[in-house]
Amino acid sequence: QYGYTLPGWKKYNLTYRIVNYTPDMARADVDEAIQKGLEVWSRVTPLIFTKISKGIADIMIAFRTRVHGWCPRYFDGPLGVLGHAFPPGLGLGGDTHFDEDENWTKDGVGFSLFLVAAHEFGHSLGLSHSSDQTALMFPNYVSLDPSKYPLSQDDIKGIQSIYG
Ligand SMILES: O=C1CC=C(NS(=O)(=O)c2ccc(-c3ccccc3)cc2)CC1=O
Ligand SMILES: [Ca+2]
Ligand SMILES: [Zn+2]
Repeated sequence: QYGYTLPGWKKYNLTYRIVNYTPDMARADVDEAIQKGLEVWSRVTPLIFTKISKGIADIMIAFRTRVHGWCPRYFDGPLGVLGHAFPPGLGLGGDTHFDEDENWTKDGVGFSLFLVAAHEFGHSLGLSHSSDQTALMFPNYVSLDPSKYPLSQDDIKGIQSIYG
């Protein structure tokens, strides 16, 4: 029996590690934005995220600029692309990088780290872009109020089709 393997993680308990911190925000605010960005997805799936502070995590999170390390994708300076994430898998799989040339913020001027993180983690979990204007996975940044930012039905349908 082949068993159709969806492009998702084969396990529900995933680890994540914040490798470095942006100077734009307090460390506690970065931790919170990342944790809330993951909660957006764990609320609607059986996924459990565990933060580790050393070693290799499933989802390695880092702030990088331009060409960085062995990452096959690069950043473009201020504005433009804000972040990128790799679909589930070993090594780079699941890893999420944020463009340090952006101004990251919790609730002020600049880009909401929580919002961009929630979007990128959608990719880390196997989602692609949505054409639904209200979806978190919509390709264009929308600076809606992050606290009331619900997942659209499209996002929920997508993530539950992988981890339902
Ligand atoms: O794979 C890609 C390629 C390009 C991207 N562009 S981005 O980094 O400027 C970006 C665009 C939209 C969002 C976003 C969309 C909806 C809600 C919140 C953020 C986040 C990042 C984001 C991305 O994940
Ligand atoms: Ca950029
Ligand atoms: Zn990268």
